Amino acid sequence: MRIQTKICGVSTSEAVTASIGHGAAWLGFMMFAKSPRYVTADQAASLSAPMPGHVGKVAVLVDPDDELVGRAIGAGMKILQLHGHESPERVVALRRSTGAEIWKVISVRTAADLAGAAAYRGAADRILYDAKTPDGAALPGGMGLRFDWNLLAGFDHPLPWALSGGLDATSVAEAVAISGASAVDVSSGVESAPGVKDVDKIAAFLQATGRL
Ligand SMILES: O=C(O)c1ccccc1N[C@@H]1O[C@H](COP(=O)(O)O)[C@@H](O)[C@H]1O
Repeated sequence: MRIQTKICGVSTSEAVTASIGHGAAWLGFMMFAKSPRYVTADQAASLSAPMPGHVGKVAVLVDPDDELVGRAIGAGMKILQLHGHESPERVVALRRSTGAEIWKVISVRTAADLAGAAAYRGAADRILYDAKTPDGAALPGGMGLRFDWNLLAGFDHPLPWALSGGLDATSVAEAVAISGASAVDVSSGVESAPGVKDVDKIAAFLQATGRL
């Protein structure tokens, strides 16, 4: 079974086209203004408009207010990736009010962090495990940081899940083998500089997941 892959933080039509052409299952549009990958709702709408229906449109949001969620939905996003401190109650409310699929990010540094996932059973549609960024970091993700993939091996996952955090074309096979992931997400590992997607790296990453 092909590993499903999300290419996150796309902000050019070249990156969108390369990701789709090489088999991405989802594309992520960064709607967090502090991110170097930030796109406005209008940009997300125009970049995602030509996407075929089988490729999921994901808005990446960090503790969004209702107005921003409304702009993401208005831009055609079908999945909301919540990368902040959104509570299970907030996730339930957003799922109900938008009808969107919800991915809740669990930031992981130690085994104890995984326990937080269970609270989202029945609330979110998917858990995305990402590396916890350092205290005081400018971003809660997208910094190319890894966590110990062994923590996920044998874990009793409460929901379908995906792995992210510091993946790239050379590490993803080992990450999948150790963690057991069937879906992965990458952002900085397919860039030449923060926020600058590299179409050759996108191709290499998707070829690597395509071989698994
Ligand atoms: O990419 C960002 O700038 C970002 C900002 C705020 C929240 C999440 C962000 N990115 C997400 O982080 C993970 C891992 O990224 P990386 O591969 O380690 O660079 C991924 O899910 C991105 O969507």
